[in-house]
Amino acid sequence: MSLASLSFNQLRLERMSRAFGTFNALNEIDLTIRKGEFVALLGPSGCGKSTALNCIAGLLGTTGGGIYIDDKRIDQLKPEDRGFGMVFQNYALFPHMTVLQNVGFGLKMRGLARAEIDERSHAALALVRLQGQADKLPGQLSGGQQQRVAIARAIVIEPPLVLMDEPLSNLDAKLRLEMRAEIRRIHNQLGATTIYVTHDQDEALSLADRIVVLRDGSIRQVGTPRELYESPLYLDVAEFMGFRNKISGRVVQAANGEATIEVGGARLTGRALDALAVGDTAILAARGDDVIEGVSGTNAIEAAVETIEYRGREFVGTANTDSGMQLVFHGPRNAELGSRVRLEIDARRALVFAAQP
Ligand SMILES: Nc1ncnc2c1ncn2[C@@H]1O[C@H](COP(=O)(O)OP(=O)(O)OP(=O)(O)O)[C@@H](O)[C@H]1O
Repeated sequence: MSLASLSFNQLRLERMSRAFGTFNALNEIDLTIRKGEFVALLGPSGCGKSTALNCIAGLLGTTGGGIYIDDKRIDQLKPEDRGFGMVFQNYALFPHMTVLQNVGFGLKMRGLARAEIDERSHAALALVRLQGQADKLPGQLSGGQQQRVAIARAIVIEPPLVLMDEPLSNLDAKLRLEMRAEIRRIHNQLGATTIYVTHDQDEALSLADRIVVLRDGSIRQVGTPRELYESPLYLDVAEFMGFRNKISGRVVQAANGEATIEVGGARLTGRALDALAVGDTAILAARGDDVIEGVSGTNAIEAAVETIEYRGREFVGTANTDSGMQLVFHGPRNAELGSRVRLEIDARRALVFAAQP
């Protein structure tokens, strides 16, 4: 039986696990995805994103836990019986079939009449804005157009769930941005439910309603893009979300959700994300654009400029503190290489974590 035409309220992963021999690629993943949501699975290479997606698709068996659509358990069903739409990094189009035939392939397999196949395939091509390309072969299309065909092919079956595995990684930077917007538009227009695997935090932030950060096969944090951008709960999630500066020091004050560390005579304050006490070793993390040169701030540390680049509106550079930490900073001027600068850190945006023992 195909689920393709069934509407549903939620997809539930209950302690979903996958081992390869003795290696646990996925450890008891618990996650509920509501109908209509756009969820990104985000994490560094090898964290288990594709394994999770393939288990949901049915291309890979689970070795523990269950997958449910509402109350129906689906992890024993074959991929075709789950009826999910899939889009991969390598478009996987049939080279000898026209665009229209590629898009209609899934419907043909389902035994639909020719007229309906053509009508639905044309409608899907219109949705991805490829009306004029129906009779071409994939080889006659650009990478971005081929990826649109792959998306049309995935959505033409009206799947309850669309699964995408790094669909934009083969495209150049400009096309990636364009297709990113297209993918969100198509998701909205269809009222689809989408699970999207990526290692690119910008892509996850701009596309998703919720981001699931994975690490070593486990869920590290789940939140809205804003929650993850502003308040990553762990240092490794923060690093992954762009907090490139890490300053290690000793806590000299901790109260009211803030902590101040001392490092080489400088005192730096940020939001405390762990329980910290005076005397603890802690790490203050900040994004490059929250470390500013050329202002007379108090929450500041001195460093020697190592590199500086012109970026149009501002300059971005790196500088080394006396204790040997390299910081990325932004500033309004072309600071001289080797010169000493004061870098002010935005205390409302910096985060302080306990140092791992
Ligand atoms: N068939 C397999 N046999 C053994 N180990 C595997 C197999 N498939 C994946 N793994 C391992 O499981 C872990 C997770 O792999 P997975 O492909 O899910 O990672 P990922 O987060 O998608 O990474 P990437 O972004 O590099 O694709 C990795 O350590 C990988 O080496």
